[in-house]
Amino acid sequence: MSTPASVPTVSFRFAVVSEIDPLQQVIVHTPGAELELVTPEQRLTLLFDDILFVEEAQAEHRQMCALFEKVVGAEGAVLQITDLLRTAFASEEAREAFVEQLCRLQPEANLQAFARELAALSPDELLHFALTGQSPLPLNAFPLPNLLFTRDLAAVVNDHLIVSHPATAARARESLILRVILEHHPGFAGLRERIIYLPEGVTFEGGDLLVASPEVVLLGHSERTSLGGVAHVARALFSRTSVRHVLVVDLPKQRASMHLDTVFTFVSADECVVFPPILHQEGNVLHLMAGDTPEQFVTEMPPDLKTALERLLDRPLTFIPCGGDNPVHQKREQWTDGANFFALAPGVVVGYERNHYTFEEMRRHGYRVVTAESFLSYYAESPFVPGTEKLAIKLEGNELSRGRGGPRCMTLPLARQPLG
Ligand SMILES: NC(=O)NCCC[C@H](N)C(=O)O
Repeated sequence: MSTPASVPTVSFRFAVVSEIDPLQQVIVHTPGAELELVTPEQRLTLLFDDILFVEEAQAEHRQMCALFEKVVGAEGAVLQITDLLRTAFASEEAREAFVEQLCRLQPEANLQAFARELAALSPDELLHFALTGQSPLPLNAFPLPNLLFTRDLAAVVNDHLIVSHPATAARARESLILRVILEHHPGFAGLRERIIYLPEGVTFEGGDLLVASPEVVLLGHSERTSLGGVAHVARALFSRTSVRHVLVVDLPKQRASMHLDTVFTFVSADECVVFPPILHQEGNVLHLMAGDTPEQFVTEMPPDLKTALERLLDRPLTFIPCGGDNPVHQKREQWTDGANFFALAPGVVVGYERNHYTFEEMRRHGYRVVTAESFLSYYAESPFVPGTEKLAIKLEGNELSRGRGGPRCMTLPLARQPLG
């Protein structure tokens, strides 16, 4: 008797109740042709300070993905956005929805005139257009070099996902790509009730949200996330998830600290890496709690973030200074994302090698500092089991860091496994 042909079904989960729980599934994007299209004239509009050596950037990114695969130790842990979009675009409905929403999103680009032709492109051609702005049609759209910073496309909090509303035109299409994936990739079919969309007019980018615990979330009010964005995200979290406390950090509205995760990240249950000039400030935190109606908040003004977090988490925290004690090193290494660590498990973190004063500080706090290459070769034949020692892994190379985003910015975790 023959068995019916079965179609492999991949399904995903939204499960992030803390920034540091062991990683299970993460969305990334290894940069490709879109990064080759950044020109000196366009780079600032495209939010790039420099022209990157693309092959090097790709090699650095692949090494980072290899690290994730090794640490998670399971197939399908690292999801590439292009693979997800390719699967979604297999459906004609998805391609039409993408084109239709794109025309509405950026009316100034005059894509309406080619809407029918765009929707009639082959799935691969439309995929290429979505990333690079290039197609066989006589129209011009800009590329998406920032797609590699998948963090900013959304935020997963507990079992919900909030889709970002980017602050800049350069990144608007990225959230649309994610939206099409969420709405049309069969793997997300069971999760659509748990996707939160924000209203028009507010801005919010995923790098401004950090999940401290199932009840406590941090939000940056930043160059990229507006006050309206903060209010709507907080309201949605209070009404739809177990979150009860939102700590809003008021950041200087400047490129160097464009998102909260450029100045603050969790590295273990009781340690955070911080940029002292901003995080040691007093009076820049607002504590929001739900009010009697969805329109109301109860607010409180804690002295500073450390005090507020320690009270809410009910444990002492160590704030490790990015760049060490020297203010010049702090500024230089914050600029190259020294404070933007990504936790693969509690006390197992990855950062850019170039931030060596920060790594020195990690060493002083009991971390064994290793390069990604030596980590991967050490565990080539055996699985890595987190929990035996604190590890700070150095990502080698200097190209990715010139995009102004670090390892946390380059990852959108969908699921983490809470420790038992
Ligand atoms: N979460 C982050 O801080 N992401 C970094 C984004 C860098 C990108 N070049 C941007 O300006 O949006």
